[in-house]
Amino acid sequence: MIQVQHVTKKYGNMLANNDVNLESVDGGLSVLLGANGAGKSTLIKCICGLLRFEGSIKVNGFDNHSLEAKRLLGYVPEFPAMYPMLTVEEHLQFIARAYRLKDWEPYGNELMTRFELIDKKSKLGQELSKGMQQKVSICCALLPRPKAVIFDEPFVGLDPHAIRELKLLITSLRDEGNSVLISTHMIDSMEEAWDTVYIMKNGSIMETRNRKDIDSRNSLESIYFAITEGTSVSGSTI
Ligand SMILES: Nc1ncnc2c1ncn2[C@@H]1O[C@H](COP(=O)(O)OP(=O)(O)OP(=O)(O)O)[C@@H](O)[C@H]1O
Repeated sequence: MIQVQHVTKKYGNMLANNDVNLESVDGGLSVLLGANGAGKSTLIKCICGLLRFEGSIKVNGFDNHSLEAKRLLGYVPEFPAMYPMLTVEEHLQFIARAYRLKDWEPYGNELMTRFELIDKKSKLGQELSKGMQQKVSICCALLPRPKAVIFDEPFVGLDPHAIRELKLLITSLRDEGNSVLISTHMIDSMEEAWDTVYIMKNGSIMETRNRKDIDSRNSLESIYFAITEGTSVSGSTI
């Protein structure tokens, strides 16, 4: 469970997040949508403890800066950051040591197999394509089996096989009772799986919708455009 309460973040005088409230519940898939510059990545970086902010953020009840919260939270950043001189496998080993994971190899191998990295496990970070780096970043984030996972534009640069695997993984993470929060511009990628959508504009949450309250004829895309641009939708309830 991720609870964001009254979060405000300024870059100098620029208000990037303005009194944001959001809850990503256990067993739920929350999608964060918004135009470029709406404040999504800033909010995600605040949740992950990478930026200072005003307000409160809790992960399973723990302050987001605490060790407990860091243990529970997984983060796939928008831009993967590799260690140039570590191999794919060594990236996973590094995470396993940092989190003091035991018997992590079978799950590590399963993740590398799913993302077609197993035959590339000896490649160095500096030798990886953008998509391969993204896959390593996903494997590293999931290896500690986090209870709450945040994905910032996770599908960008992935090949069709990896997109399918990631969608399946995201759904199973949610179905296993974890909290999943995704920021994406690829609205259709979340069409089948989303539970709650938060629409951001100018640093604020403009609207929140729960799938269970919505006319099932409406796609996530139609809901987004109805709210942000006032276009019509098929059902009356958006
Ligand atoms: N390091 C920074 N310094 C100053 N301003 C920043 C910084 N990072 C982001 N901003 C500004 O904060 C606002 C929100 O940016 P943010 O990256 O959070 O948006 P976003 O919704 O993630 O956009 P996108 O969809 O393009 O990734 C923008 O106006 C951006 O220019």
